[in-house]
Amino acid sequence: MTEMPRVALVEDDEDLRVSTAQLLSLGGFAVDAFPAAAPALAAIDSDYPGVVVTDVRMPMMSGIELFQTLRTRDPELPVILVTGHADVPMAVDALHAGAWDFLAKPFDPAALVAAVARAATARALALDNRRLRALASEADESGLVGRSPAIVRLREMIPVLANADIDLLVEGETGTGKELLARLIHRAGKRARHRFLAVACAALPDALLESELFAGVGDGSVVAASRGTLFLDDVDHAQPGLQARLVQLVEERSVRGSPVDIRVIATAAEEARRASDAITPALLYRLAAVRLRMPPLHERREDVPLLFAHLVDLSAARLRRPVPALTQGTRDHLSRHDWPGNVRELAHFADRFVLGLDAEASGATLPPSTAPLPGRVAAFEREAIVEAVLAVGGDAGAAMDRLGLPRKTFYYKVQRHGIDLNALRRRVER
Ligand SMILES: Nc1ncnc2c1ncn2[C@@H]1O[C@H](COP(=O)(O)OP(=O)(O)OP(=O)(O)O)[C@@H](O)[C@H]1O
Repeated sequence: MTEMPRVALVEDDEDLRVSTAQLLSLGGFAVDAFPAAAPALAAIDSDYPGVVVTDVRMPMMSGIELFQTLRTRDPELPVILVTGHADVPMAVDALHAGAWDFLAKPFDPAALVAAVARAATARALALDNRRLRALASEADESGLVGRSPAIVRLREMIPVLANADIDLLVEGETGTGKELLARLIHRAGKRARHRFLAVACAALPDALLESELFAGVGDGSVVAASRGTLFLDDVDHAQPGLQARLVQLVEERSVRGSPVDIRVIATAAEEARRASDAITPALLYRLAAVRLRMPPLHERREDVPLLFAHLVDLSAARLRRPVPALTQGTRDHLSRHDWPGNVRELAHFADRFVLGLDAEASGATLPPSTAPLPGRVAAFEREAIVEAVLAVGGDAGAAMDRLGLPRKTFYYKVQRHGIDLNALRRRVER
C-alpha cells in the first residue's frame, strides 16, 4: 500500500468525530468519517485498504455489532473499539472474538495514533499477501510464474511455439527456468503424448552419451523418443564429437538411416558468457531457428515476491507444513538479495522459510512481539488450527479431536481466522 493508509472512523458524537478525524489526519491517515454504523458498512468492503476505529455505544447499531458484521466480510480487517468505562468487559469479549484493540475513553491521542499505525501496517501486509496469493494462483495454471514483461511475453509464446514445431535454443543463466520453459512447450503441443527426453550434455562422458542417444534401442535413445521432444541441456558443454552427431541428427532427422520425428530444444549459457567456440557454428546455426532468452532474476525483480509465494506453496505442500505468513524481514531479504542462483536459489530459500530454518525468516509465523496481544494470540491460534488440519490429512473431525475443541468452537474459529478448509485438503492431497 503506497498511498496514505485509510481509517474509517465511526462516531455518533459530532464533536468527538470532528476532533478525532483531525487528530488522525495530522497523524498521517486519510480519514473516512461516519456518524453511524450503517453508512460505514455501506462504504467498507472486504478490500478496504485501511483500518476501522469505531465507538462502541451508538444508537441503532453498536460498534460491537459493526465489528461482528465486518468480521464476517473480512476477518483480516483490523477494528479498533473506542469504549466508555462501563463497556470495557464487552470490549474485552470483542478482543477474544478477534477485534484488533480497544481504547477506553477518554483516550490519550498519541495512544490512538500509535494503535492505528500498528493496525495499518498489519493491514497493508495482509492485503499484500492476499494480492500475491491471488497472483500466484493465477500464474499457477500457466506454469511459468512471473509478471515481468519478459516472462509475460514468454508465457504468451508457449502455445505458439508448441504448435510451430521448430527447434529452439534457450539461453540463460543457471536456474532461471530454461528446462521448465522447454517442458511447458512440450506439454502444450501435440508432442505432449510422447516422450520428453532430457539429456544433460555436461553430466555424462561423451562416449556414453553418444552410444546411449544413438544406439537406436533402449529408453534413453532418440529413437525411443520419436514424436516427442529431445531436450539437450547445456549443449554448450557437449564435446565436439557429440555436437557433430547432433548436427547430423538435426539436419537429417534420422538415426542410422531410420527417420525419427523429433523436436530439439537445447539450452546454453548466454553467448556473452560462453567461450566463442563452445557451440560449433554448424550446430548453432541449425538449432537457433528461434533463440529465446531467460533473463536472470536480478533483471526482473518484480517477479521475486510472486515466485517466492508460488515456491512457498509448493514447498509447504511437499513438506506437509503450513504456509507461514510473509513478514517484513523476509520481504526485505527478498528485495535485497541478488539471487545469483536465480529461481533455484529462491526455491531453496522457500524450503528453509517453510521449515522455519532461515535466520531471515525466523519468527515469521507470528507477528513481532510488540504487536498487540490479541493479534499475536489470533496468529498463534490460526497456526495451530492449520497445522492440526494438515497433520491429520485434512480431516476436520480428527483436527477437532487433536485440538480438543468442540465442533461449534472449531468451525467458529475456522471462520474467524479465514481458514479455507478445502484449500488445506487440496494441499494435503497434492
Ligand atoms: N518462472 C518460473 N515459474 C515457476 N517456477 C520456476 C520458474 N522458473 C524456474 N522455476 C523453477 O525453478 C527451478 C529451476 O528451473 P530450471 O531447472 O528450469 O532452470 P534451468 O535454467 O534449466 O537451470 P540449469 O541451467 O541449471 O539446468 C525449477 O524447479 C523450476 O520449476
